[in-house]
Amino acid sequence: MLSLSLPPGQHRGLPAESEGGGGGAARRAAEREGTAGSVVPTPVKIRLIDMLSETGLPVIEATSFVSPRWVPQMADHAEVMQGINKLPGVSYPVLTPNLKGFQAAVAAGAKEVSIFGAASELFTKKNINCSIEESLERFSEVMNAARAASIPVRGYVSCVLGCPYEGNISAAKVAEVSKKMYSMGCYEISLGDTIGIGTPGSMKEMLAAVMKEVPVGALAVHCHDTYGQALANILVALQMGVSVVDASVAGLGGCPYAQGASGNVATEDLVYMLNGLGIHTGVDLQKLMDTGTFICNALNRRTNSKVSQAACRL
Ligand SMILES: CC(C)(COP(=O)([O-])OP(=O)([O-])OC[C@H]1O[C@@H](n2cnc3c(N)ncnc32)[C@H](O)[C@@H]1OP(=O)([O-])[O-])[C@@H](O)C(=O)NCCC(=O)NCCSC(=O)C[C@@](C)(O)CC(=O)[O-]
Repeated sequence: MLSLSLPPGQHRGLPAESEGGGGGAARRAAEREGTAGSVVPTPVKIRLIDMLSETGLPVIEATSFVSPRWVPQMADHAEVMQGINKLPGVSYPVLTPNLKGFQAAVAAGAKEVSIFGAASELFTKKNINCSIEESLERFSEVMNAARAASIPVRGYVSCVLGCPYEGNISAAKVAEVSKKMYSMGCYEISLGDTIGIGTPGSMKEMLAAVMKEVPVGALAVHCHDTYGQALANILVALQMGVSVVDASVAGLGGCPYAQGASGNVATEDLVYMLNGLGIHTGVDLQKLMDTGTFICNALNRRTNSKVSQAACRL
């Protein structure tokens, strides 16, 4: 499966802006001040997800049932879930950090959820306000409730190639946390290079360790592109047998608890690379680029997709 990833509209599994978009000065100012895309109006989120649904992506991470005090940008989660046009054959999972989030997600119509842990103690504390052990206890409550409701659960492990607070993270620690989350019933573990600091070398070492504990068929990778290594890291993962890749249209995203981290690899760039490798994704690259143009214009920002930038110049 190809999955792509979006915070509101992040597409998971595998997964533009137009250089010609208006408002350049305002956009540059917003980007300089770090405010680009910080508050996305609900109708824009819904339109974005609906456009992504038409591209052929199999999975679109729609929103996040986290505390609105911690992440006000996601306070409209129920409206987003209820407003989107859910196409048959497309999954719309949502993030749920705890039982409260899970219950709210189910009430809003979610049919799949994701729990999100990390291989770093400090990141876990900053991100979800608990230790790794406490996070696993909270997740097991979600797993029990999900099992009773027949809802599949995906597990994220963040900071697999480095942490903004702790620096290096050992491959053994990533393998340990991944194994625990897989053993508690997650059907898939998405390994997140949250700050995009990994290289093909560190990706290979980390994956080799994790694959001793979790079958490769249950692994996904989630590569941010901060250091420009995302596609190279993904290629290594593919060569090692991983077949689910998270990505984000126009390379949007980041993490509120990992300052300076850029967005995920751009879905357009990933699809372009997979097309070049002869890997069938079923994703319409032109529709994807059009979606990137839409969201970048709506957010008044520049695309991070090299493919879309190149297409605009041709
Ligand atoms: C986990 C919490 C909620 C703990 O936050 P907390 O403050 O420790 O929670 P608490 O259990 O002590 O409860 C405090 C208050 O929050 C409420 N509350 C408690 N839970 C919820 C909930 N689910 N939804 C709404 N409200 C909630 C709860 O009801 C209570 O309300 P009060 O009684 O004071 O009125 C908080 O830290 C949080 O929301 N964190 C989310 C941060 C976040 O969204 N981070 C980005 C996610 S993406 C990611 O992590 C990385 C990833 C997946 O993209 C992969 C990668 O790149 O690595």
